[in-house]
Amino acid sequence: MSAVVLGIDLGTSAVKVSAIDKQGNVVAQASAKYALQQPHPGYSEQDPEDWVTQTTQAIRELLQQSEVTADQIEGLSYSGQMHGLVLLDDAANVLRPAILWNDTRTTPQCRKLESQFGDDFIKITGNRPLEGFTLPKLLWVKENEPNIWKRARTFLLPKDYLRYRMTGKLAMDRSDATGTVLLDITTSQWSETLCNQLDIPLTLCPPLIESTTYVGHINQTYAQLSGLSVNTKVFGGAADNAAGAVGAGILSSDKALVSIGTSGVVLKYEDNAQTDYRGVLQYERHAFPGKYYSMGVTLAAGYSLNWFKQTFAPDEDFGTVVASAEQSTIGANGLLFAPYIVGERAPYADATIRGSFIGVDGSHQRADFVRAVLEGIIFSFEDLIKLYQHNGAEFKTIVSIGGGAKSALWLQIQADIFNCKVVSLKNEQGPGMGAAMIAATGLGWFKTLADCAQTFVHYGKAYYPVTAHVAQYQEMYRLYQQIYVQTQPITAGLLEQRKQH
Ligand SMILES: Nc1ncnc2c1ncn2[C@@H]1O[C@H](COP(=O)(O)OP(=O)(O)O)[C@@H](O)[C@H]1O
Ligand SMILES: O=C(CO)[C@@H](O)[C@H](O)COP(=O)(O)O
Repeated sequence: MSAVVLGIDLGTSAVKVSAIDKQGNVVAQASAKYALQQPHPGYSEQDPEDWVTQTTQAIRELLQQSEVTADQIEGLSYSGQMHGLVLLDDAANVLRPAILWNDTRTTPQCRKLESQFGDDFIKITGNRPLEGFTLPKLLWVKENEPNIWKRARTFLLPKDYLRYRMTGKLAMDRSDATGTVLLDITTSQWSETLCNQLDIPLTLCPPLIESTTYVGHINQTYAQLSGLSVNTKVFGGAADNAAGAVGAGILSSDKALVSIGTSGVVLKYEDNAQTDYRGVLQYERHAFPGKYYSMGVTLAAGYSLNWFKQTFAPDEDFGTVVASAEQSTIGANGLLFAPYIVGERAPYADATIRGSFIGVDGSHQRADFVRAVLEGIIFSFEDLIKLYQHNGAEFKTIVSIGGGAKSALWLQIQADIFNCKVVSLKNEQGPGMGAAMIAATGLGWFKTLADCAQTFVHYGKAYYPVTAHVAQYQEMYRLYQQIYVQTQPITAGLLEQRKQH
């Protein structure tokens, strides 16, 4: 077998490692899961050591169970869950569990940032201060854990920590760094204004690199642990949504990306940082040098289905649970689900909203609830598609990736609710493919990521909207749109009750 690259996708539920050859074929894959800790409502943490041990296990399994040998792996790179705060001391030891993107404890810090900086915050960072981003997490630790803050010497994002453990080099790539909201989006450097005014030492911010920057080789220690070769070259990598967009070939603004991982994302390629979504959508540096993307995030997309399965069908696999929705109807026999089960980020930035089933009837069966969950998640994406359309976007194709794209039924529901052609990838691992493309381009197999996309991106089946379904879903969506406003005070009140008792 000839040369391959590894794409390592460090997701929220699992790490997925893919070996890809020079023609863009996936020749081997392995994955390993890890847990999410939610010690209090709104908290979401992971142990960075789990990312390292599970990545090592997945790599070992890939080497043992496929014909790929360590010598064939010329390079590797990463796609990583965004925003998670990994704080390190002066010996690069982890100081506390990582605080993740879907942790919403930082509302007071966000309100303070808003009152201190007003609209300047969006001008500097391209984003509103929202709970999930890294800067409010840094401020939370500073205020609530002063002893840990005193010992902090640097911070990293999840995949940067993994890269550090594999190479011994500390760095953060710019596509992920924008998601800290401590980066100046115009200069692509750490914002001295924010650091100075918030009393955050600039020295806490790690060196910045590009996605395709060569960082180093696999170090001796990690080679011994994993079975990888010390000759394998390591490249920067990207935020999972940037990597997903690369892996899905989103190189123009007429294609949108929809991702159903733990989170849900609707993403648009942006040529420059000029478009103003007033902070309702996120604005991020892309993995393509000098390019950007905007996106809206549903905090609990795949996570809502995961919650439903764990709670009501723990012994069934995802495929079986999702397929059971075929027994229900379009509109789930008149049942609606709003996926706000850990709060929401876009279009409603609200840490206190919670989810709901609306219209529960004595005749409803489990299949209706499953169908309502699948449809409710896509209605939450439709909110974001509509927002883009109001800003002038015209999408001809939607490329759907992530674990949710494994289901043909769910892809058809997307086409019917979006009223747009939806295509999947031959291999649903968009972020992992994007990470492999970053390594392939960094190695010089291709001149640019766009050149690499010509060879590596393979689209699978296309799903077209069915006119009769579209009409029914438009009716349901009109009702869905009322849920946020109508349920907000009730669910926020319930959350308050829960916190008090
Ligand atoms: N067979 C399936 N059909 C539909 N959805 C699935 C299937 N398997 C997994 N999923 C969904 O995909 C999610 C995981 O997607 P993934 O992209 O791996 O997430 P992450 O990158 O956050 O770890 C699960 O939470 C689940 O909702
Ligand atoms: O917070 C965001 C993006 O802003 C999330 O999209 C995370 O990046 C996690 O991604 P998945 O694990 O769901 O892929």
